[in-house]
Amino acid sequence: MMAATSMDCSIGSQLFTTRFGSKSSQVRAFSVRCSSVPFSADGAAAVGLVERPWKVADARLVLEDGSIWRAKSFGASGTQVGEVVFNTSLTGYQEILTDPSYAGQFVLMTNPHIGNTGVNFAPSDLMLPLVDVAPRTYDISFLICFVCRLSTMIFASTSNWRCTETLGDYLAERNIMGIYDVDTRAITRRLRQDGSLIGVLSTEETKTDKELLEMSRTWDIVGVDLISGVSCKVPYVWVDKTESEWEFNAKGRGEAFHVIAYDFGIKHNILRRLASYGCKITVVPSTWPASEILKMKPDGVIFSNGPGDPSAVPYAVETVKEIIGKVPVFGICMGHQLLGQALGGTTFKMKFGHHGGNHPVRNLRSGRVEISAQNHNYAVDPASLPKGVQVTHVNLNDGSCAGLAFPERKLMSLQYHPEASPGPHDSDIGNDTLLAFAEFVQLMIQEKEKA
Ligand SMILES: NC(=O)CC[C@H](N)C(=O)O
Repeated sequence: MMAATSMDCSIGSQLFTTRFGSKSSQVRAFSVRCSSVPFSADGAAAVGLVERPWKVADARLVLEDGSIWRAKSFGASGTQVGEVVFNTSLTGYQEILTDPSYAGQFVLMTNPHIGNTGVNFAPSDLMLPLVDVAPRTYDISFLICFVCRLSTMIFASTSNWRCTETLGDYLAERNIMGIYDVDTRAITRRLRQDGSLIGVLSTEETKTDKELLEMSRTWDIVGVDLISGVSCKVPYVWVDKTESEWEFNAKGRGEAFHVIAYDFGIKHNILRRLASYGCKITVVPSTWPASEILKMKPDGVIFSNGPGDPSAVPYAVETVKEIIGKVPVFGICMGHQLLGQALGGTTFKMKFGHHGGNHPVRNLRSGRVEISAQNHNYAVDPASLPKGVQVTHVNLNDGSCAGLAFPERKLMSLQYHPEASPGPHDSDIGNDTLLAFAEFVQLMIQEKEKA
């Protein structure tokens, strides 16, 4: 047992004592972090002094521009290809990992400390609860990869009483590759300069750099239907609400509306927020026919977030076209892009997209700025939209379209995530203005009053 002498240890001990009240367990649990055994620059323990408590393997990330980044691997091993995008969120790596909109992508976290709080299995913290109400099967394209800079804590020690598993174990069990000890700042600069790049990540020494480069140059994410790999296969009813700490907005609740949610890779907090606003929800697969939906006479329809290129799913655009104008609809992220296309507009691929927890968005109707959570690579071109469609929100970083409304056709949409909680809840708290879910409920109230 190591002596707990450093400042780090004493802070750790206090936290640990609060939870377990045992001095001996606090010392044991922190023995790895408190070790005074010297570590060399690459994180390897000095020979002969201590046995490394985790295993690492060398990995290579080969980008389509020909650059090769050497790193250490954690999580799963093997070879994967995907689009590399950077995410600037400081917190929420677990939510990011379980967001189906990242299918086909490698997420590079710009925050160097990832894994500190481990992974927690409380279903309320996951976008996708582990025990789902309906079976979801993900195909290979859901296997994203995690790229981070300093992740020593992912292996041995985490600081969170809710932690049930380390990030490394979590990834390994789900066959998700992760790498660390790589200059994420340099890769991010490259992506900012050149735009998102396809990358191949490999722990297989038998594969040559040339082979990996060839793989990255022959694979593409544009034009690929990634939704069919993450959508549910059968309809199901959703009842769970968000927990009490979310109930900060009393507006728009009280009446039960039946909402049908198209699952293009839906994040469960969208469903929870809707349930908290008093909606009864039926979730349907992405290919569910619009005619069946209209027969069910819902009060409203949600088109969810989802991975990939909106132009690769013309069947979804057709479905949206058949539904709009008939019932109130709300599109979120991919749903917003599909609505844009269904109205006759076009979408385009952005240079490196928006992936983070602090994107400022101006609500043009109220003038209010929201700090929002975002995750998208595509955007609607507002100039391509027909007359009558209003751009309601603008991303203040680059002026791109962040929200639409077309009152005549009972339609609203947001390019970002009002259901997310990266810290601020700006997109869901309205004060005097009805926002997001409350606005959608208001659309359904107006429609009911007309009938
Ligand atoms: N979060 C989402 O729905 C992502 C939308 C779309 N796949 C994009 O990357 O733009």
